[in-house]
Amino acid sequence: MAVVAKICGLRTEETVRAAVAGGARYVGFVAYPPSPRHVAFHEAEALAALVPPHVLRVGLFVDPDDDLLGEWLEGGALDMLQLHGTESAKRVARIREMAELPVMKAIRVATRADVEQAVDVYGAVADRLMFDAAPLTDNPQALPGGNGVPFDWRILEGVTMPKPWMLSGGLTPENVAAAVQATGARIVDVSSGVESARGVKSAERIAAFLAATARL
Ligand SMILES: O=C(O)c1ccccc1NCC(=O)[C@H](O)[C@H](O)COP(=O)(O)O
Repeated sequence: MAVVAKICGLRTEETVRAAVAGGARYVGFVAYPPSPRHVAFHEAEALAALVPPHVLRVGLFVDPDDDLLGEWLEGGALDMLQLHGTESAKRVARIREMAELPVMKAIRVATRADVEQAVDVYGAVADRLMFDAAPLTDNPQALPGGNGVPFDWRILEGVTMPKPWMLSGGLTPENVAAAVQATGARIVDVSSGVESARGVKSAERIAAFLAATARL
């Protein structure tokens, strides 16, 4: 089975087009105002309109309230939600019901126990899981995700996943092959690793990441 990719944190037409042209199967728009990758929902709608139906448009939220979700869901520009905060299993289930869209719960992991606990807690309520690195506590600039930091991929070894899952955290065109080999991931997610500066996506890096993924 081929390895497919999600390019997250897109903010410009040029980089959305690069992701689609390079073969991305998912594109992500960040609905989290403190992020340098944040887009307003009307900007996301305009970018989402450039995306063909075989590419899923993912809205990334961090502990969203119902008003924010309602605003983003109204236009029908999203195909999937990514919850990247501290949402409880109950909240994930509630959002899924309200949105009537598949929900992917992002889980920040540092140890094998984090992975197992997350699978227990979210395996039944989320449609997909995403494993990302826990933010470094000594970095004042750290966001809840999108920090370009990998975790020890060996902690995923041999875990039985109840749902489709994505590998994320610090992936780059240079390390994605090693990450896939270590984890067996079939879906990989990248943000920082395809940027020329924090929050600034590079069409060239996007193309390089997708080319590296296509070779796997
Ligand atoms: O990208 C952000 O700014 C962001 C803010 C708050 C929560 C999550 C965020 N991003 C998550 C992602 O972009 C990815 O899904 C993933 O975690 C990969 O990030 P990276 O390590 O930068 O490749």
